[in-house]
Amino acid sequence: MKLRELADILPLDARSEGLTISGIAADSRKVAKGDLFFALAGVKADGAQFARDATQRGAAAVVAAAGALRDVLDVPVLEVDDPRRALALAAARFHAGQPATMVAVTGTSGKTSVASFTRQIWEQAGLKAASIGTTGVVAPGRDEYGELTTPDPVSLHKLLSALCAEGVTHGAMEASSHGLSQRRLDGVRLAAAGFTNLGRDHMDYHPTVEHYHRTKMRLFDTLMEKNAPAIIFADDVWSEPTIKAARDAGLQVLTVGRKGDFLALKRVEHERHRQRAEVQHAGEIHEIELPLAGDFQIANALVAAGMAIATGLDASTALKALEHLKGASGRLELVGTAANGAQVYVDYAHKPEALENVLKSVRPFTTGRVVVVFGCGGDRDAGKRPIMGEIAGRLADIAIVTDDNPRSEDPATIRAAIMEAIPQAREIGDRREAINTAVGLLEEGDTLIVAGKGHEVGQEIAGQKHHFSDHEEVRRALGENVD
Ligand SMILES: CC(=O)N[C@H]1[C@@H](OP(=O)(O)OP(=O)(O)OC[C@H]2O[C@@H](n3ccc(=O)[nH]c3=O)[C@H](O)[C@@H]2O)O[C@H](CO)[C@@H](O)[C@@H]1O[C@H](C)C(=O)N[C@@H](C)C(=O)N[C@H](CCC(=O)O)C(=O)O
Ligand SMILES: Nc1ncnc2c1ncn2[C@@H]1O[C@H](COP(=O)(O)OP(=O)(O)OP(=O)(O)O)[C@@H](O)[C@H]1O
Ligand SMILES: N[C@H](CCC[C@H](N)C(=O)O)C(=O)O
Ligand SMILES: [Mg+2]
Repeated sequence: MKLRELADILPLDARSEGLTISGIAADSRKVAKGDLFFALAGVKADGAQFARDATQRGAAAVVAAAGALRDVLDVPVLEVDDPRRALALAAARFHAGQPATMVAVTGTSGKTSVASFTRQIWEQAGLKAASIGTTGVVAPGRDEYGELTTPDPVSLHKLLSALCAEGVTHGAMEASSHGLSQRRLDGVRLAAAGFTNLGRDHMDYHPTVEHYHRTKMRLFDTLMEKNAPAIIFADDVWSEPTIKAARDAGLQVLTVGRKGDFLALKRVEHERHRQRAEVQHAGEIHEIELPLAGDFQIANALVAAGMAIATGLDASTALKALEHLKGASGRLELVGTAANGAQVYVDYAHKPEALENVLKSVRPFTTGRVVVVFGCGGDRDAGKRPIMGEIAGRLADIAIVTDDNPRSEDPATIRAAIMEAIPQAREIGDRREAINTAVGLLEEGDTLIVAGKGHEVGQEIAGQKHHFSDHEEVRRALGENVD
């Protein structure tokens, strides 16, 4: 590609204008000959330090913030105000093509579920659809594990371009606050955006919850075209400020939920494994049988259906498709049943509101005790530890505090911070033993929630990842043959 084709993104001069670039890179270690290297200031390192390394590997030019580079380079240096945004826009241009209809969902909890549900709704309607998020990429012929909730812009646009070439016309992706803050999805053309809820998360990255919310609102005020639809869950404490932000951004606000107008939830009856709901759209009532447990899944299903309808799918088709939804892996997923009938779920709740929701969700159909096994991740927001302890103490009858990716931290210190708020809990650091013990305690009518890891297949201890799956451990504890 001629650098000239990026003239609206980069400040080119006579020398740089004529250059041809063979790729886009933000990691010097991945630079190939002829690449355009973007030097980004990061959390751990400053990409400017690697500009020389990049040119030695053959970078044709370097993009950096004004004054960021110390080294004098023998390739053109292009200075921009926002190198991350420039990277995202350039990656989108270089790796051209994306599914024609792309939507993105943000919120503290429910993004993975909503992205998956939206894809499933489209699939039900016979469309070629993809979802991109925490659990990876799912599309016709693809089910790939991913590292990040929102991939870095170069990987993202390579992927979108490939999906487009494979004939995928519809795509739903998760917009994490890191992704929005780091402009990872700035180059994606979005037809609609969704919001689920906001709670405490990533307080190691955002100074305040308000800052966290503002970061998420970039999705509405920077990434969407005016008048594009914003599908907002109406029943959350952060719904009002979110609706206001979307209105201020000139978007078409479509609310869903009990207080929603676009898809109004009129009635819900919860059963153990499914729920019946009445949803009103454009004056018409639709009866839905959602084959999933958990009140929160109704919220996720409505945001997903709202995004599908707002981007052109007929409402009856979208709402009917909800009857066939499969939950995303490890999201209040029934993994086994003990001989006495007690049920065991694996869930990804690793933040306060999610834990609160999941424990409340199972209470109505638990005639015995609610038992929870959980921990908190190391090298992540330490403030949530006692909060999650308090929630488990209030909402579960028995809690076992265990390890969940201690990473570089001392696991005992993490557990102690949780136990401070729930001294009555049992402390069993080894997660396998914790799950085993919990399963052994189960009596008729009990429900066990193994929270925090969901789909994950690793336990990171002292910086080393060991294979670990809550699904496998639950099955093993229930006496199934796992190996
Ligand atoms: C804290 C964080 O978000 N970091 C992400 C960020 O890294 P960074 O830009 O800060 O990188 P850095 O290590 O400080 O380096 C700065 C720059 O120097 C470059 N570099 C570095 C070394 C070198 O030798 N040469 C070189 O060029 C790096 O490529 C980078 O461009 O940008 C990278 C590329 O996009 C990400 O891979 C990286 O994710 C790290 C691995 C991560 O763990 N991120 C998590 C916290 C995250 O993003 N999570 C969210 C939300 C999860 C959820 O709740 O759902 C997600 O979207 O997954
Ligand atoms: N709408 C919701 N409201 C509250 N809690 C929810 C909601 N949806 C999901 N949860 C809880 O959050 C957990 C994670 O759900 P999901 O993976 O869909 O969210 P996410 O936003 O993608 O999370 P992450 O940012 O960790 O990837 C679930 O296992 C469940 O405990
Ligand atoms: N994307 C999140 C996932 C956390 C999952 C939980 N199991 C933990 O390790 O804290 C993070 O990396 O912070
Ligand atoms: Mg997710």
